[in-house]
Amino acid sequence: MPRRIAHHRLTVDDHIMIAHSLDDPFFGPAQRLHGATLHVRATFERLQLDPHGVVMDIGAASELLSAVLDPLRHRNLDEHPAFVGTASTTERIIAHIADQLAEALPSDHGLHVLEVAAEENPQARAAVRVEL
Ligand SMILES: Nc1nc2c(c(=O)[nH]1)N=C([C@H](O)[C@H](O)COP(=O)(O)OP(=O)(O)OP(=O)(O)O)CN2
Repeated sequence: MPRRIAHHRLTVDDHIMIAHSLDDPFFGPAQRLHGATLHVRATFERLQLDPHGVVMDIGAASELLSAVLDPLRHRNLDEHPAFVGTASTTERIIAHIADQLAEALPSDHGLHVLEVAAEENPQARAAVRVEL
């Protein structure tokens, strides 16, 4: 029988309210300062469940995501060091969140992929997948 490869995933959600302006004519009216609520979803993935039979403890995953989002909450991202001089698009915001999450994981995490997605409105979402 062929060996099946399983991808076990755990997803936790949170949201942030931010302000930003996208300083590029490409973005039309969004060049002006405006607010956004981003629904952020972090998915952790591994090929084999850990000895507890989980991808990751749900509470630990939620706390990790919340801690990474805290410095972004109610901030004007035009003034945030990670985005000064760049348009803080949803794609760049989730790449930043993914980087911060990857940095914050314990060294023995055993995960192989991390995905961060954000929904800015019900019709539009972006995602980034990072191999760990
Ligand atoms: N790929 C992306 N496109 C856009 C982003 C983004 O982060 N990634 N962000 C914006 C604005 O910040 C805002 O969310 C929407 O602005 P809006 O002017 O309403 O843009 P739309 O594309 O929805 O509508 P238009 O018809 O182009 O005005 C914009 N795009």
